[in-house]
Order: sequence, then C-alpha cells, then structure tokens
Amino acid sequence: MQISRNYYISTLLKYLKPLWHQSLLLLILLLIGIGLRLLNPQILAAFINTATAGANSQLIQLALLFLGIALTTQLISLLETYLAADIGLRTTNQLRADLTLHCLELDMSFHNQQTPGALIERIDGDISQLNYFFARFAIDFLGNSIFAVGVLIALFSIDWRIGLTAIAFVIILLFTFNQFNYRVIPYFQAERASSAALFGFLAERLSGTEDVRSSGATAYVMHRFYERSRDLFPKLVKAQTFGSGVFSTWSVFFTLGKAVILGISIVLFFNNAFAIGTVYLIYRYIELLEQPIQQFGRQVQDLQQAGAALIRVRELLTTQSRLRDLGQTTLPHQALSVSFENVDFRYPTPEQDANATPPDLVLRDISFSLSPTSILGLLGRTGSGKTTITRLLLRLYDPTRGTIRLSGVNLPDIPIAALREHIGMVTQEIQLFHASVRDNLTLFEPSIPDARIEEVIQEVGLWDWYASLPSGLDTLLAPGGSGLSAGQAQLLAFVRVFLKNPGLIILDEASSRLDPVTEQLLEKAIARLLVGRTAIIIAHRLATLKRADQIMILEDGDCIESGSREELATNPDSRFAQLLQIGLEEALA
Ligand SMILES: Nc1ncnc2c1ncn2[C@@H]1O[C@H](COP(=O)(O)OP(=O)(O)OP(=O)(O)O)[C@@H](O)[C@H]1O
Repeated sequence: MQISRNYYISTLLKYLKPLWHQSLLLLILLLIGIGLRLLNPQILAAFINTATAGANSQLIQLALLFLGIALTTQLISLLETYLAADIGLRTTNQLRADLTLHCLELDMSFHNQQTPGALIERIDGDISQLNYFFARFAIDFLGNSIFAVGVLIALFSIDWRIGLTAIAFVIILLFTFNQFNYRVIPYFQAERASSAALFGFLAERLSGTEDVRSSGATAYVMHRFYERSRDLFPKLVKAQTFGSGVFSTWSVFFTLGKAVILGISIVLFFNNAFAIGTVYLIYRYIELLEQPIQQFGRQVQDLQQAGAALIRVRELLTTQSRLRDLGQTTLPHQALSVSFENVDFRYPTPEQDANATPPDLVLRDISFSLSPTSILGLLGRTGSGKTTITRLLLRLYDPTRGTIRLSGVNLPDIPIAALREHIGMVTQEIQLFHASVRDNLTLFEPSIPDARIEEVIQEVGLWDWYASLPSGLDTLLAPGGSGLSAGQAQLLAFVRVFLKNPGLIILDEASSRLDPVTEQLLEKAIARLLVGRTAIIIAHRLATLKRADQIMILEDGDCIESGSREELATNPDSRFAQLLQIGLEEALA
C-alpha cells in the first residue's frame, strides 16, 4: 500500500487543526528565529570589515548586538522546542485515542487474529514514530524552506554568480530528495511489522509466565524470542542503512557544492571583487545553508518512517468491523424473551485466508425460545458450542444463517452498546483490572453511588472480604485480580451484574470445585440474581440445573435434546435423565 501526498497533508491538517493557535505561535517564533539567524553573519562581517578598516569605536556596539541576538535566538529556540513537544504529544495522543476506540469497536474476528502486544505496538509504537511528523515536520519544512530562500537571497545580494551557483546546487539536492523519498518506505514498513510481531510475542509470553515456567517451556520461549529478534535485526539494519544512505548521499553533494562556491569566492577575492569580511560572509551563509539542507535530509528519513507508520495506521483505521451497527430499536428494561431460529454458525476465516476452504459449522440449525424470567440450562461436552451460543447473543459475531431475537427484536436492529447493556454475563474467566475496587465493580461508571455498591457487596456475601480491605472501595486490586480466590472473583462478577441490572443473564458456571462456604455464597448469589430475570446457564453442577425450566443438550454443534427440565428428567429414555443418573460432572468431563 502506498500513500499519497494528499494523505500526509490531510492527516496533518486533521490533527493540527484543533491546535492552530500553538502551531501559529510556533511558526511566528520560527520566522523570528530565521530573521535573527540571517542577521547574525551580517554583524560578524561588519565587525571584521570595521576592524580591518581600523574604526575601533563601533566594535563594542557590534559585539554587544551580536551577543544580544545570539541570546534571543537561544531563547526562541527553547520556546520552540517546548511548543513543538506539546503539539507532538497532543496530536499523537489524539491519534492513539482514535485508534484505541476503533480497535475496541472492531469485532472479535479482528481481535482473534491479533496478539495484545502486536496491537499495543501498532497503537503506541507506530504512533510514537509520528511524533516528529506532527510536532515539527510541516513547520520545520516551511521554516527551512524560508530560511534557505533567505540565505539564497542574501548570497544573491552579495554577488549574482555566487547566488546562481548556490541555486543550482540547491535544485540538485531537492531533486535527489524527491527521487529517494518513496523508495525507502517499504524497508521501514517491514521493520515496523517485524517489531510488532516481536512485541506481540513478548507480551503474550510474559502474560503467561506462570504457565511457561510451570510447563518448563522457558527454553522454547527463548528460542522463539531469538527467532523473532533474528527476523527483526536484518530488517532494522536495512531500513537504517538505506535511510542513512540517502542522508550520506546528500552530505556528499553538499560538500561538493560548498567547495565550488568557496572556490569562486576565493577567485573573486584575489581579483579584488570582495573584501575579506565578504568572503567570510559567503562562507557563513553557505554554512548556514547546510543546516536547512541537512534538516531536509533528516526530514526525508523522518518522512520515510512516518510514511511507514502512517500506512500501518491507515490499514488499521480502514479495517471495518464485520458487524453492522445500524440498529435503532430499544429494548424494554425488564426480563427479556430469547429466541434462536434455525441458527447456523461458523467462525469467520481471517481476511488473509479468504480463499481457504471455510471451517466447519460449530452450530447447526439451533432453535429454541425462552419466555421472560425462564431459565435455560445448557449442557454439552467441551467444544460442543455452548460458549459460542452466548457469543452470538452478545453479538460478538453474527450467525452464518438464521435469526436471533430478544423480546421479539432481531439482534441487528438493536444498537450493539444498548444490547450489551441489557445482558449481564458471568464467565469462568473473570477479568479484573489493576484499578480500585469501585472501578472494578462499576466498570468505570461513575454514576453508581458507593452506598449501592456496598449494599450489593453485602447481598452477595462478600462483606467480610470487603471489611478487610485497607481503603474500602478505593483499594487497588492487584493486576489480573491475583490477590483474589476464584470464588471471590466470581462473586465480584456477580456484584457487577447486580449493579448493571440487566434483563438477561448469561452464566458460565465455574467448573472447578470451590470450598463449601464459597459454594454456598455462590448458590445464594445465583438464586438472587435469577429472580425476575431471564437466564441461560452453562451448568456444571446439578444444584444449578435444578433451577432451570428448560434444558438443551449440545453435541458437536447439534442440539441433540431440548425441552422442559421436568419432562426430560422424568423420561427415562432422555439423555438428560441418563446424565442425571451417571452424574453431571462425570458425564460431561
Ligand atoms: N474464536 C474461535 N475461532 C475459531 N473456532 C473457535 C473459536 N472459539 C471456539 N471455536 C471452536 O468452536 C467450537 C465450539 O466452541 P465453544 O467454545 O463454543 O465450546 P464450549 O461448548 O463452550 O466448550 P467449553 O465447555 O470447553 O467452553 C469448538 O470446536 C472450538 O474449537
């Protein structure tokens, strides 16, 4: 994928527009700085010419003026640096926020193909490469152009031959700039992609440190780490070598040009066309020309890196969610009815494998309906499709065929955010954040009063745990909730659902055995939670199943039995009755 100049410009304008005050101030400072830098050599030349002419009385004034200008230039440069850093951080933070939001809105088929580390590298690493691009690129480019033109005019005013040579020399340099720029971008792009893969790998393995160590896989992980690093290294070297190769070519051109112009001025000096101060002035101006031209060179490299990062940013921003979120219908705030009508589902293939044979259906012709406040017990061996049914209800994916309705409304007709407001889910893997207990329970919703949170904590039986916390709701939970037992984590998840007060509950019961006290607390919490709500429970224990009004048994994506719990339990030929006899845990193990 190539990006056009228009894309560079439109991205710059989009993010710099809200900061136009700061950008304008930066530009003004830059122009003043340029004026002062152009003036300085004139004073030095005047100083030399005055000194050689013997007019010593003016020398002190000239020296003071020179010092004053040098000091002001430094001050302006300090302010410029501050402003540029401010603009760079604000724009890149905005871009990071835009990318994060976009990624959060993408569907699960996107997230399943990305490791968290690779995503972090794309959202943060790529954007960091754009810092200079946003902060200074346009302003520096403009500033350097004005400065270079200023120097050329000054050289012209000294002597037209010197001026003409300098112009020819600048044109040659700008031509090479254009030639090299776009050729080097792919090298930087490859380097960014490989770096994202390395960080993706690292983040994944570090988050699984416990498993890696306990399974003795450290050597294997290190081997893979070296493999990824080996992939990155040559790409990094290539990108840097080609990038600096362009820069070196520039330096060679510059030195040649400088030698030619200095040669001409020396000839003119020996022909008495110039005073010695003027030769010095030409020398200073040529040196001053080196600065913007070298910066152009550096900008070429920055532009190459920014180009590679911008391409990856654009790829991410143009990745569309496979789910259309165009629904407008609202759901009532009460127990919801649920219906599945002939639902088939297969997990989507990654876009890059679009031509591969589609994977098998993981759900086939699933139909059931649940009236408000009734409870469905979902049974089936591992991999039979239970979790997939709950994912379809939350619209993490759309069914391949068939219709799912809540309170009679087809799921795509409900805005996705509103839909998820109406469904409360407790899974076996509770995601706890390194944040306060309050934020973990309200999921960062500030409108829920503390008194309500404490009331629910008491209701689910977590009061003793809560009372032992050093700072109550402000206590920080350890990363990943590592200080909590599995039962406590489940109960905290129940608090979340109570606070959300949804009309449909999805409960994936913990399959691991809990201690009897916690189990009892969970039982009570579940009983309370189910009052007046519709529920789908992936059950692993008989006690929970007793609450179910309906039962559905899945096997390899097919519904092999469904019906009223009581009828199935009393029919000795039913699979359910047999399961009850063998014992649920043993039968589903
Ligand atoms: N993200 C995914 N991409 C592709 N296939 C998947 C994905 N998640 C699950 N599957 C496959 O879909 C099938 C059903 O999986 P699902 O997780 O729904 O089973 P389950 O009955 O909930 O199992 P368990 O009791 O172990 O949680 C399995 O064959 C599984 O390998």
